[in-house]
Amino acid sequence: MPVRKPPVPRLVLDNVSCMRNAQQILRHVNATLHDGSALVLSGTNGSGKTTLLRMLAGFNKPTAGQVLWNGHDITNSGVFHQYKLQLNWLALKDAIKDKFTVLDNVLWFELLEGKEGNSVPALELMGLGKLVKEKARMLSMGQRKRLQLARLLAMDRPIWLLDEPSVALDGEGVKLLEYIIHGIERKGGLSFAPRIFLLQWRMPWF
Ligand SMILES: Nc1ncnc2c1ncn2[C@@H]1O[C@H](COP(=O)(O)OP(=O)(O)OP(=O)(O)O)[C@@H](O)[C@H]1O
Repeated sequence: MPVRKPPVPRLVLDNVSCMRNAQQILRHVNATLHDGSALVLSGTNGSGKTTLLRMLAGFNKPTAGQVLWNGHDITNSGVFHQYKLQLNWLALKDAIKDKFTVLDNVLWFELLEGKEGNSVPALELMGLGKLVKEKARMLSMGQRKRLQLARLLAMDRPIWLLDEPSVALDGEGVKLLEYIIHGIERKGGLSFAPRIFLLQWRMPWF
């Protein structure tokens, strides 16, 4: 009888350590993530949550251990070239173009991704449907965060790295984020394959 091999985990943190300025920030971190899973990073200020996310985004290299994507070390330049195209990165700095409309701030990224048709449903899902023609500079902090999330939904890349995604969101915004992470949001024609989420989360986890 043929034996079916278990699937290779999409992402593996293999004994990862990180030093910054001679200070040990991360020590022997291990995690295995398959499609459809979420890893929530919580901890005290300065404990290394952002450092870990930045490492997964390729901004810092581990000083020991490795991050494997489909079994390949992401610090290998050929691998990184492909890996970075898998990332939906949400940072505290929002990279929103104030002079563009709300819609164009999402549409441009969707088009660059070679996709179409997701921008308006993503903005509607995030409660910004009535603001699509407004300039982004008109948006409040929470609305800017919603715009960032709409952009990620429209780009629909498989690995989501979210640094403090709940900051500035109201209760309803947090609920939407929870639905997205749980993969149960199917409103407005948006649906996507199981994704991996790694996120820094301050509030008690849902
Ligand atoms: N660019 C840097 N150079 C040197 N040390 C840094 C740098 N960035 C962060 N650190 C240090 O790394 C440690 C971890 O920082 P990090 O930002 O990862 O923490 P965090 O868990 O995300 O904190 P917070 O909850 O406050 O956001 C801190 O001690 C910080 O001083």
